[in-house]
Amino acid sequence: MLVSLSLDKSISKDVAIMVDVLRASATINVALNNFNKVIAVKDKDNAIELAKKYNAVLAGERDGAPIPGFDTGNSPVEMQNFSGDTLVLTTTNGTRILEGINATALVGSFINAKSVAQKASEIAEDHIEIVMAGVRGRFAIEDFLGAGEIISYLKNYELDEMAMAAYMASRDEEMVKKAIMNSKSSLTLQKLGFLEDIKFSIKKNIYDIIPIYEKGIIKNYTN
Ligand SMILES: O=C(O)[C@H](CS(=O)(=O)O)OP(=O)(O)O
Ligand SMILES: [Mg+2]
Repeated sequence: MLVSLSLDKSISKDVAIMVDVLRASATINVALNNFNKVIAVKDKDNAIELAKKYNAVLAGERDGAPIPGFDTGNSPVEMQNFSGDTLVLTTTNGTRILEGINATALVGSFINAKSVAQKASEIAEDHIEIVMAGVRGRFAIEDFLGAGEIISYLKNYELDEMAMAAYMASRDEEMVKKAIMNSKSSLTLQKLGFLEDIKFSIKKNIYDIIPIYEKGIIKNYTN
């Protein structure tokens, strides 16, 4: 089994795990705890239309700030206050990356690293790709380190060099925390008042939810 690491664009036709540590992966995990499904949308106007059509809660952000007129932004902490049948979610990076995945697409982060890695191991034939969301196509260290945490549960497989690097970089907990707290994404979010989201998003294995994305809909994986 090959484990590879990509940025923004997915190449796998087998299993891909989208990693967007700050904050879409965490928000999606929390949402699937409170909603039956999440409709992930790249486009803001499309999100508004779908929320009306499905009488859904409408959540989204651009560059970290909640979209005016939406019910809520992309805060995993605030998402705990919402529940229902369907959530429509549009974010700057994570929901966009999912649309570009042609493999079986799972969503992972620190908060569900062990569960998502185990499920990927179960269902993949020969290739598990971890796709870092990054920020608008640029490398984001939090997604690299979150990928490394997931890879730590896949380390007995054949790791490509990027995957090996992420695994190695993610081993020192104090360094990981410091690097993420001082990352560009984190400093932006802290300025917007979302420090609690960052602390929440880097907690390890607090969820055993396995979000699976198929044709725009994210649900909790059931066998
Ligand atoms: O909402 C977030 O935390 C980020 C905002 S930014 O574009 O990285 O500044 O979006 P996400 O899609 O969760 O990476
Ligand atoms: Mg992000």
